[in-house]
Amino acid sequence: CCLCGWDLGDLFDISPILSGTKSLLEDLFKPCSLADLIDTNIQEDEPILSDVVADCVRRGRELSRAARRRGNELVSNGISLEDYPPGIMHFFSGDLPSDMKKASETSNEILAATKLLQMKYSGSTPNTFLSFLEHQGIRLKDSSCQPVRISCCDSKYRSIDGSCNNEEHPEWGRRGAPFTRIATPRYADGIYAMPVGRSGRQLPNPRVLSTRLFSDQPILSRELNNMNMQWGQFITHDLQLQNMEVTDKGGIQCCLADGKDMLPQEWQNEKCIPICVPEDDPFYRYHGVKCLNFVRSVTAPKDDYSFGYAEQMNTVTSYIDGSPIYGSDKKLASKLRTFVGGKLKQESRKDCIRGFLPTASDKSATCDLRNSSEPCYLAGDVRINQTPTLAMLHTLLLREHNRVADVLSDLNPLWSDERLYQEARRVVVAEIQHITYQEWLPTNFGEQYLRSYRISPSSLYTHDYRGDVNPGVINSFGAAAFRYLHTVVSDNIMLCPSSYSAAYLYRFGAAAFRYLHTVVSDNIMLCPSSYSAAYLYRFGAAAFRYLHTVVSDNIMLCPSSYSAAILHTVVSDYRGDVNPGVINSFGAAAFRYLHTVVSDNIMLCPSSYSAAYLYRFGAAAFRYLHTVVSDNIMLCPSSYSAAYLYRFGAAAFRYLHTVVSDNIMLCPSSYSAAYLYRFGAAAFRYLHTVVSDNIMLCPSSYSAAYLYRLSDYYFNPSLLELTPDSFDDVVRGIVAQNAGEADPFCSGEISNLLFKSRNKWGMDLIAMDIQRGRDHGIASYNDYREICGLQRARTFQDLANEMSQDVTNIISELKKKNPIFQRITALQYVYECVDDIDLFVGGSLERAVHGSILGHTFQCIVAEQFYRTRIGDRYFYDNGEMPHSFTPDQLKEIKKASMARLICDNTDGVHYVQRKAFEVESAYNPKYKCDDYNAIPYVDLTAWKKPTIFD
Ligand code: HEM
Ligand SMILES: [Ca+2]
Repeated sequence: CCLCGWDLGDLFDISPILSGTKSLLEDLFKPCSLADLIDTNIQEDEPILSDVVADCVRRGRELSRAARRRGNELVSNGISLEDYPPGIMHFFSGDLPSDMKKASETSNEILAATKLLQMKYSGSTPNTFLSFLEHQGIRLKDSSCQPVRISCCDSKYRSIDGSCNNEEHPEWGRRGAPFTRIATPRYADGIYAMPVGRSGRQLPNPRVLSTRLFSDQPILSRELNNMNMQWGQFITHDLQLQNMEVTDKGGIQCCLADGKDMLPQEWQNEKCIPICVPEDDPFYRYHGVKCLNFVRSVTAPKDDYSFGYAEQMNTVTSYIDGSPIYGSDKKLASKLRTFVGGKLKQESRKDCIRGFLPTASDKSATCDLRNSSEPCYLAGDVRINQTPTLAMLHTLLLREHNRVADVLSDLNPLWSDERLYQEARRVVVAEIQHITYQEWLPTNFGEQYLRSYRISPSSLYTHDYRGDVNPGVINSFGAAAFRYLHTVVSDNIMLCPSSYSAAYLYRFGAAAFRYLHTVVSDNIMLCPSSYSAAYLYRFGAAAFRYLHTVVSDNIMLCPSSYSAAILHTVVSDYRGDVNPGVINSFGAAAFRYLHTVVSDNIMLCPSSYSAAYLYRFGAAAFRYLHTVVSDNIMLCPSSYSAAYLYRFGAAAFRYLHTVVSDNIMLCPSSYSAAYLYRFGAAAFRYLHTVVSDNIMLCPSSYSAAYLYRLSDYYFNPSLLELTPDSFDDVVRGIVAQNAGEADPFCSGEISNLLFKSRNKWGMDLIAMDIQRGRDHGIASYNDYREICGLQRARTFQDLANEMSQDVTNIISELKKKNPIFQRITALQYVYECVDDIDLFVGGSLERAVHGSILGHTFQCIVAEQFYRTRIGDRYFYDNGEMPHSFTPDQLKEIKKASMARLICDNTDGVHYVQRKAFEVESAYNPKYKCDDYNAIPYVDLTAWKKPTIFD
């Protein structure tokens, strides 16, 4: 690893603040040793005496308090995150309120005491010790720490902090609850130590796993858009938040400030688990970075304060209850309210009709702004400002709350502020649950699978609430399975002005065939490799006309000594001296080329053409692309003025240069002659760039879409307020933009540049996901295979069913070139033993099951979670026959809610949206006008009108 034997003397040179405190250092910064505290060992058959337990508790507390003091001192002495922006921003996810801080301290004390007891109880394996503990039921009994007791009063409305949802177990699902588990953790010592491999050696380096197995080659999803990604992240934030340990003085620093190395062990906080970066790292080596800051998650005591392994704390409510909008604790919830008309605080902006989120009280503590006039928002969740699109979705839901509160207040003018707030909240939470279960889950995981998990949408009421199901978030869901969707995050945020028509950004791969769509409004020139004639096709309005046009409009003839193309307009220039007889080679050779087109694809272009569909697009698609690749690509929007290519990486400009200097077909707007330059040696170089990046095609009706790099906007939501139209532009952009495919490729924006701020490098979210899984002691991929009904793999080859080396899909070409696709081989290369494979890694490499974006194992965990989230929520929106249930009329209305309607009702200038707003626009999913209430139904709230105030 990268820790290279520092001695304290070296560090004094680096950190002048510390050099003055040398004498203090040697003592203070020496981590407390557990072994020092052990005086006697207990034999296995000896009963554990209560005074032994009491002694462990006392010493455990001392140990844990000493560690805390030491952590504070380290920060006070200059080992802080001040010069380390990516690390600081990771801590923007929040300081803990005092009650949760207290619980976390208690948890640390119990863990230390458990560890001490384990050490006294010599000779046991971690597993036997755990079952022994369970048997003995040892718990912390202390006057200062009473096990959680919550008193509840029955209410029609869910509590803010999630308590009292379950009548038998009012603490279930509340903020601050421990995560739940479906597999025994794999802590190395059974309690809290970071896991190791079967052999006892370290597990593979998370950064190496990230670069080897999750490379930066985002491939676009064919159907799913970025709103789909964004809703997923929002639901994540509703379900869970795991905070990192902090000191009383601020975040914890584990690396030298510039990331050039790790801090030596004696200067590291006990909670440090930094990620080492190897010398030959494909990205960080250019920045001399060898260490990424990373800190363990806060743990929670079990509800009865029993001894045992570490369980992490969920610091928000586990229910889907709109907690990111309303807050998970009463203090924040109040801060967000106006206490007038049931509304939440919002701010108005010049030239905007609808409101924006309120401003954060301390902008610099939660945002990374270029100047203090940029916006930084406050909401019910601390992660609100993480990306502009997350803040956009928060804003839509804030507006929805206030819109609903206004309508309810008009219907029931006598209702109090409290009643309006609670009723509007109840409606909005129901809409969120409905959109999640009715729209989002089926879109992503397939209706059939949801049915088998009994979480598919029902026609009206459901009656399957189960008080014995703990709705708490399953640790492996949040620390592994659901994080797989980090791979769908795009490089760019796309803003589409209202005049926007369609700009197509193509990556060669899944979306490549859509290239043909734009061709319909322009031209395509096909040059077979035995190039003797080039065909320039003008597309008409429909498939067959397409072929007719070929005959009746233009044929471009390019002699082999091609220097300029001659365009014959067949129809207009009648010439009596030209023999119209069919040229033999035309019929016998050239024109037959079109047979390939006919037999592979049929392209249907509706008269109101916005997107064309190629049927039977399988292997043929790629073949088609081969012709493109091996010949020419002709880009010729007729009124081409400017294309904006952002986030192209270095290649972007190269691309533009190449277009300008190497190969371009110039088509004047009164298109009469096309000049096509054949590519020389440069052609292939040019095409390489295309293959690995994007092509943006601008049809003639094109009005520019603007792409902004995600890494320029972490914790900076200013993109929503650049102009009065920006918010709507972001909404139009997010539904128009294809998301990344859920696959083991991910954007460098998150795997190299996460939270980069003004630096040249950032963090690696994928490496963090892997390290977080280990921090939480998530059981191995192999354990989860068994839990999810697959056979435990004994050898790497046993993985072949789920991770076939040869998935036949559009990326097959890439696969040949790219060893990443040799998934099992790659796993075998990095992991010593098949049992060592991390859940996040193994699950991510599985082939998606039919109808879902997830492989078998992740699908099993995710479906289990959404089952529990619904079945274990007494207030779930369509639960029938409960005192708080909606009336049938109300529920019928709630069930009309949709993502599309949410957009229509809460934006100033978005007047069209596709009905399935988690999927890109297409002929199957065309845009409708927002006031077309048949197409995009409206939730009519008159069913909430009450005859009297007492009702
Ligand atoms: C631009 C988009 C996103 C960014 C920048 C982002 C970033 C992050 C970060 C920094 C963490 C904390 C990592 C750690 O300390 O362990 C995290 C956690 C997580 N992310 Fe994302 N994420 C994004 C999108 C998503 C999406 C689309 C999903 C799923 C649909 C998702 C699911 C999760 C989950 C389940 C966690 C664990 C949450 C917790 O318990 O705190 N994320 N993400
Ligand atoms: Ca929640």
